[in-house]
Amino acid sequence: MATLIDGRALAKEVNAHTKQRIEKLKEKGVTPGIATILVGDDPASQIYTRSKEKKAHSLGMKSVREQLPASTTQAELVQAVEHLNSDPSIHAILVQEPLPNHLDDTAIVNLIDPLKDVDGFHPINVGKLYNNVQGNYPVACTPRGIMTMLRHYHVPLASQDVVIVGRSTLVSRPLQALLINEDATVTITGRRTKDLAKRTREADILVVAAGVPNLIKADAVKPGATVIDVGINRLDDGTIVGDVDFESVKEVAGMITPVPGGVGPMTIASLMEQTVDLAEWSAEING
Ligand SMILES: Nc1nc(=O)c2c([nH]1)NC[C@@H]1CN(c3ccc(C(=O)N[C@@H](CCC(=O)O)C(=O)O)cc3)C=[N+]21
Repeated sequence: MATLIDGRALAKEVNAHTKQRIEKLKEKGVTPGIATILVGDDPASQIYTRSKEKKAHSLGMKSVREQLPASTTQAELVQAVEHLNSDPSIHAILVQEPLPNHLDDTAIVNLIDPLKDVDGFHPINVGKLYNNVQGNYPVACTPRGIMTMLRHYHVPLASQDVVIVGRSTLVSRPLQALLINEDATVTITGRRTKDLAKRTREADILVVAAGVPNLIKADAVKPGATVIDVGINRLDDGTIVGDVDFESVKEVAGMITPVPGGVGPMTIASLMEQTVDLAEWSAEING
């Protein structure tokens, strides 16, 4: 039976530390501020945005939501981002994905001040991560949360074979960069990979971010491997499952993250951490 990687418990620890950092910043007269732009009324996005706001407030930071109608034009969204870019009380800007189809997502991400880019999606920050540039810059929060979990549970990275299932820009690619930078050997696979199970069985660390419920069964996992499940799939009966068949895989894996209670809470904790990072870095820049 695998060791459970408890994302909920670790997120609590991370958040407690973030709260202390916020208190210190407030003593210096800086209250970290995060703004979320939410376009339209997708129910999942509403729930997720609300839980982030609640967390931000409970840690003592400022959190504002810019709720825009689904009919918002590109020009109106541009204006909302520019307004937040120039607001000194806001250190972190997050445009909730996905945007309605009529809006140009890339143009909006490019417009966010890279110093306020709490998602780490701006091409300047993506490029720095890709090139392993040293120094302070934000990285995508889900990969950051996964790295925190791996470190906390003392999972070795250097010389380890990592297989990531899925090739998304939001999760898989930045995670690949973070792991390469730690000297892991990282293979990105996807639904068109020839004999996927052959690849995943070679993984010391298997990360699944494919968006397919229960895609990975026990026979696709090397005994003793660390399995990180990024999937969040809501089934017709309302239950939430990951991309990994938890019940069978937990019998062969060495460590495994549950869904819910794994990567999800660590994503939010990382978002809070990174908001405080951005506030600290801007305080350094501004003296
Ligand atoms: N600009 C942007 N940045 C994001 O980081 C971003 C985004 N857009 N759009 C949507 C996805 C999704 N995402 C989640 C984060 C935490 C949970 C989470 O905490 N889930 C809990 C509860 C799951 C539930 O009960 O619904 C869990 O896994 O235990 C879920 C989903 C961030 N995203």
